[in-house]
Amino acid sequence: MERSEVTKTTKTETTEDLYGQLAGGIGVLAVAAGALAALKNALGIPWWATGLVAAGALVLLGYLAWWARTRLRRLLSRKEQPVPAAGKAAAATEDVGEGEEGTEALPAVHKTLTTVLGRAGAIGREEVILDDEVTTQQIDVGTVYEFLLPASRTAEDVGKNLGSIASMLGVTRLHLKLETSRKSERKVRLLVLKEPPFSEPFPPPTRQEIIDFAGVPLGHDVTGKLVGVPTFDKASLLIGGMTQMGKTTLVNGLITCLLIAYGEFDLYLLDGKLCGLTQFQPVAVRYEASDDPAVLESMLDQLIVRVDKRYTEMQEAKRNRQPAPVFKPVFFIIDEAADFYVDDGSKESQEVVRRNEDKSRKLVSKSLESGICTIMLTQRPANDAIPVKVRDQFLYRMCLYVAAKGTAKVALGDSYFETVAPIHPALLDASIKGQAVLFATGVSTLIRGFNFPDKFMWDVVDEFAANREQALPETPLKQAISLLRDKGVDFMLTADLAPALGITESDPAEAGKKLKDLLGVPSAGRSAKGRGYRLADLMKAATAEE
Ligand SMILES: Nc1ncnc2c1ncn2[C@@H]1O[C@H](COP(=O)(O)OP(=O)(O)OP(=O)(O)O)[C@@H](O)[C@H]1O
Repeated sequence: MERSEVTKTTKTETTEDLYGQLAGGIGVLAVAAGALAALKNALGIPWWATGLVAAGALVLLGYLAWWARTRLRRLLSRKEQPVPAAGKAAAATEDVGEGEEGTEALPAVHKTLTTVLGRAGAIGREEVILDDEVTTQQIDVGTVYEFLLPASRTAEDVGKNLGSIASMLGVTRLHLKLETSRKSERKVRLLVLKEPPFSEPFPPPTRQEIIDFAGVPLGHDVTGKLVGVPTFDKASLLIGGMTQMGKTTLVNGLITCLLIAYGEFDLYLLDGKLCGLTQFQPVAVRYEASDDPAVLESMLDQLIVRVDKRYTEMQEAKRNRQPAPVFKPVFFIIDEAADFYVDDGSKESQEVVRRNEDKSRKLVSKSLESGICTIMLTQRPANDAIPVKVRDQFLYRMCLYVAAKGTAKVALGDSYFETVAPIHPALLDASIKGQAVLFATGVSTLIRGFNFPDKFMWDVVDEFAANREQALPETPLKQAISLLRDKGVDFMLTADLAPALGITESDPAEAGKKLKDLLGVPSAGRSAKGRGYRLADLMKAATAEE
């Protein structure tokens, strides 16, 4: 057909349309006028009131029709879109709105995600997740959805509604793992587990896996991947959780990983549980098994001296326009820390506890710049267990199972539950030990700490001690250590050690003085047989930085 003919036909149709609608309009006006007159007569009211009554009735009718239509639509759409059960979710990807004959093709919609997110409130009811913006992957433990949210939504909308999303998928909040993107607010990665997390144990990592990990691994995530923190430089860690949940085991795993892959560092251990950290005594610069607040104070004093010294060095470097000094990392680990902030009622004990609060705050806050990291564990994450001014300083937080939200807040921070995708530690299965919520760099991750076999840890400790000894500079101190080691003893009399190190002095007092000057370490005191040196003291003197 020619173009002019088409235009002519369209014009004629339009004119006919106009006449038709005009006639219809006149008809409607005539009927309306008649109806109004009838209404006026029937009610016996003036014209203006008749008009108002008629208008009101029409508006009401219109509203009722709209309400009925909306309800019916929702009902129908619910029937059409059954929510898949967990594990079957991936199979439910279907194309909706595929181009029908004669209509424009609409982009396909991902039915599962659209329904679940829409009903959970993470996206609006009129919004959709487009099928070609979703990738679905089946992995051993479940299904991973990677998708783009509608432009008006962010990953936070998903994070805030994870409980409802889990419920729509027929699983629990702990079955879900949300990952957000640093590049786009709309990009989301959601893992839906088939089974509750950690239903099957993961084997502890090998040395190589620990070495290859970028940072310090703390446990496995729900997929069996190693998870941890990028570094402990300028960071301290607070670990809370009820008794027998696996805190000490987790920290044993952490120390083992540090010994394998963190390089040289000094370890100070305060074992409030008395036997929780004992296996690491051979590699500790100082190890104390005690729950006496005075012992914490003495360790704090020792470390604060190191902090102050390091600050002075940093100031010196700045003043002289030299590069910042690099310090050997120091880890101060306190198991059952809450006990050290409890006094026995006496005035003296109250004073010690008060000083401990001040000194701990100072250490944790100031030590970050100087490379001294504090790790505190507590089975009593009650509000008053670890003083607020101390616990506010921790950058990394971890919480194993606790029964209440309040205690979780103590361990994870007061504003923890306002963060994106928080995980409530009370939801953890208390019978699966070692599970913890790790909150680091603003992200919550559900992990399970490593439970290394004892033999593995002993070997790591021995290896670390041997390597450290080998790396010592060739000094009389190292010679003395080797002598004690070769003889397999942990104490040697001055009378035996002095001649072995070339001191020929016959007067014992003079020989003792010369030996002390040579080693730079005072003797350990008098034993039943006489004065002498302990291997532990010699090692401490040889390895401590200051
Ligand atoms: N990741 C894990 N896998 C398997 N078992 C674990 C794990 N973590 C801890 N356990 C077991 O759980 C029990 C309690 O562990 P642990 O002593 O570390 O807990 P805790 O929280 O330090 O206890 P408490 O506060 O009473 O000192 C131990 O028998 C330990 O072997």
